[in-house]
Amino acid sequence: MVGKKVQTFFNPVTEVVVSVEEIVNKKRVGILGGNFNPVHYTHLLMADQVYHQLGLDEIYLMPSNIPPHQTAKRTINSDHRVKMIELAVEDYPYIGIEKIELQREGKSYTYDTMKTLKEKNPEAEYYFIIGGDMVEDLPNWHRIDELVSLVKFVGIKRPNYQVETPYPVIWVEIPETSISSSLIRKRVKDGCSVNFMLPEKVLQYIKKEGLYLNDSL
Ligand SMILES: Nc1ncnc2c1ncn2[C@@H]1O[C@H](COP(=O)(O)OP(=O)(O)OP(=O)(O)O)[C@@H](O)[C@H]1O
Ligand SMILES: O=C(O)c1ccc[n+]([C@@H]2O[C@H](COP(=O)([O-])O)[C@@H](O)[C@H]2O)c1
Repeated sequence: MVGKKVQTFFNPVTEVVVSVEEIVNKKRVGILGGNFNPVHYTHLLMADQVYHQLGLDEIYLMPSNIPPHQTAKRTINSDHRVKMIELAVEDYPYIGIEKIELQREGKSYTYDTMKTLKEKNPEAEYYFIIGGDMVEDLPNWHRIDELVSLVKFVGIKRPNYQVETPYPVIWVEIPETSISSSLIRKRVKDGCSVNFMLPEKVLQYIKKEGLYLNDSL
């Protein structure tokens, strides 16, 4: 690099020379994966709090195509799910949307996704955010032993789920809630209020499009 002094360090154990620039340039990126059917306030709280509490450089919500291990879990068209996320974050420009899993066929295994993202952005350090139910489920994840070397997991406690896990998890505290997409879908279908569980703009979209009225999607 012309005109810029780059200081280097020599590590005698690994015999690797690392520049200060390389350390400083390491981007720390948070990803909250989910089906977002629909996105709700706890998703947004999770993304925002992890971004701020860990001082990350970037944060993304990443909608899945077909959720792994959930053949029974049907979902709605990804255009609706993406539109609802866009409405939810439009006033928060630091929260992005990562659509890589929607561009890939089949089940959205996190190992496949993170391997591709790491190849595209080798300088990035990824923080994959999961709720307590998913922390409990980690032993069942596809190629989990390889995945733990690709990402750092960030756990968010969820009522009624364990916090013990054999895998390394950074816990971030947020006010615990039992809000879930399935609760919202059920309440909309039953004609009950979901006010204050998700952004008003998302609720208006659900009403305008007539989502979740007929079955258990
Ligand atoms: N209330 C909550 N507390 C902690 N984590 C949550 C909460 N709701 C969702 N999550 C986490 O957010 C991520 C994305 O979840 P997802 O899109 O499947 O939402 P969900 O509310 O769990 O949906 P569903 O009810 O359809 O299973 C997952 O890691 C999930 O554990
Ligand atoms: O890769 C796996 O085996 C795997 C198993 C369960 C969940 N995940 C990911 O965890 C995130 C949350 O899952 P879900 O089912 O709560 O939407 C989402 O990004 C999923 O792709 C990944």
